[in-house]
Amino acid sequence: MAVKYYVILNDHAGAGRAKAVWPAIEEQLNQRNVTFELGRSQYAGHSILLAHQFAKNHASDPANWVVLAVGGDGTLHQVLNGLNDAHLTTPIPVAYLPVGSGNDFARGLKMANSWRPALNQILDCTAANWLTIGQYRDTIKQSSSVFTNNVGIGLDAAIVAAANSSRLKVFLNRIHMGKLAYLFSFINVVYNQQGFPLTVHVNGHRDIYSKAFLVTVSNHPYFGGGINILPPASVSDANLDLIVVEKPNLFKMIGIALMIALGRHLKMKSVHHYHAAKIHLIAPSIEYGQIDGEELGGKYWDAYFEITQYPFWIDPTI
Ligand SMILES: Nc1ncnc2c1ncn2[C@@H]1O[C@H](COP(=O)(O)OP(=O)(O)OP(=O)(O)O)[C@@H](O)[C@H]1O
Repeated sequence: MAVKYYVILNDHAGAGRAKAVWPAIEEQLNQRNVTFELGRSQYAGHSILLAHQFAKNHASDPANWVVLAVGGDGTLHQVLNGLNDAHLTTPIPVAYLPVGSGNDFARGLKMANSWRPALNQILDCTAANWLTIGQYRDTIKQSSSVFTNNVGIGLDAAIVAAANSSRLKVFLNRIHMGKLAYLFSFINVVYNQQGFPLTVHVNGHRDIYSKAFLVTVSNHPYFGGGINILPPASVSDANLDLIVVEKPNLFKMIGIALMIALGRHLKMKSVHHYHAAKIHLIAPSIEYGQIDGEELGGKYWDAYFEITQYPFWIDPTI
């Protein structure tokens, strides 16, 4: 029996690109006689509720449905968390059509980056594919969520926060140059971000850093719209990867940026890489956080990162 789709559309993803391409996506779905219902995200965070309610309402027939997130990594993050928090005995598979700005999960999964071939990888999929995702547990706030891409503390999170609050971003998005907002925020934040104390517990081993700068736990190599920050990470691997970069001076920072471009930064002295199924991080100062590009705000950190699995309705081999 053909599956039916509940489409959760974020018109705002990709600075409005999702809204612009939706009529063509809808036409394609109709041409292929796909049965679907549409839920439009009406406000920031609404996709979590839409997915959660849908899962609760279809707890008795989960096998007939796929929930399709149409947007960027943030939309997928929200949809996945809404579904996962419903705790169905048989979870409803999730699919993702990358029409956001960064689309890092599509890159990490090696699925098509443009929506037409990506839609075929979803519609021609014949069975759910259980993928490793990350689980983030905040012991201070007593909260937990899952992530497809990464959780960042420090530099990357401060860049996300600065770019989102920048008035310049609104203007640059309007003229379809939203990525420049991240570049300007990057330059600004890199100057202002201080090193902070961090304790890493991995595999019974403890490392203490007095001046951590960039701290990212990742499920695949990419962040920030295609930066290959953790080349060895993989969605098909039952582990997470952690990078800790110690606060560099300007000269070293340029060196690290060059080495990232060459994919050789993990060998540098001030760059530390961990590969494990369970990671515990403690940062006793208020630091910005981001999860799949969504802001977590500034807070103290005592968090566990583990792996879990969720069914995805995408076949990247098509
Ligand atoms: N109706 C809405 N009004 C304003 N913001 C919304 C609305 N619906 C969703 N959002 C917000 O849009 C944000 C961005 O979505 P998303 O991350 O999918 O796109 P993106 O940032 O362009 O892509 P990427 O994360 O891949 O770079 C999310 O944080 C989401 O909460």
